Amino acid sequence: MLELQNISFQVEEENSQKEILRNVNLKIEDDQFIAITGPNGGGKSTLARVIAGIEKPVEGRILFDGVDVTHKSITERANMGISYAFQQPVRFKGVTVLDLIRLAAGEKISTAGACDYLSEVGLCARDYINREVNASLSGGELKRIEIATIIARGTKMSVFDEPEAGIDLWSFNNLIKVFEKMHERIAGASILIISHQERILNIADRIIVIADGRVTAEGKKEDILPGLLNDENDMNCRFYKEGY
Ligand SMILES: Nc1ncnc2c1ncn2[C@@H]1O[C@H](COP(=O)(O)OP(=O)(O)OP(=O)(O)O)[C@@H](O)[C@H]1O
Repeated sequence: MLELQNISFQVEEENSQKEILRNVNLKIEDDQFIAITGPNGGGKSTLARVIAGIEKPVEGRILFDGVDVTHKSITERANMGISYAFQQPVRFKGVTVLDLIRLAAGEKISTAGACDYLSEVGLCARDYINREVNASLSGGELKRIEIATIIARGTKMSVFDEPEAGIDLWSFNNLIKVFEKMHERIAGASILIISHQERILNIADRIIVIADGRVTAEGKKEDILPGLLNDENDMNCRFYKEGY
């Protein structure tokens, strides 16, 4: 289980502090598929970066399976079982797709084994396996390769920041299946996806709404999603800001 206790995060801005996350309290139980949504700039990516250890909170504690990981590095958290897929994936010049998947899998998997992970995300493996993870790959290709590496890692917690960004419609349909399969495959593991897409929210067990740096709604998908969808006036202003 991942527990965030009173997490606050702020940055320096022209002689003042900008508060980006305020007193966020969350419990992510094992074996849960969680979608995090909310208006642009609400703090979702920052929250994901705080969980992964890329940003350190100014206040609060993060517990992973009861262990305080607040001061642990990205690598330590990754080794403990937290995987993170960036909103804009990182390129690795000189590293091939095969190298990256093998690194992620943490074992000497065969080329065929690595290809299976690429096929899962809809990439024709033989076209990609020996390519460098550099600027020659499109944003959507890179995104899918990153998802393949997270599947290969198979960790206790996987955090995806807008995995659908840059993915074409055909692949998006498959992406939904990829996440469903991933959820079924790793018993006890949790998936946390930041998304604005109804179809992704719809496959979640629970939805968390983040707006203005706070958790403004949280609960079972059945309880939260209708409120989000029915807010036809102005979802960002009324639903999110009133704290529902
Ligand atoms: N290092 C930083 N310095 C200044 N402002 C920052 C920094 N990091 C984040 N912010 C600001 O904090 C707010 C939250 O950003 P964040 O990327 O977490 O939002 P988000 O909910 O993921 O948005 P989106 O849906 O557009 O991806 C934004 O206003 C952003 O500009």
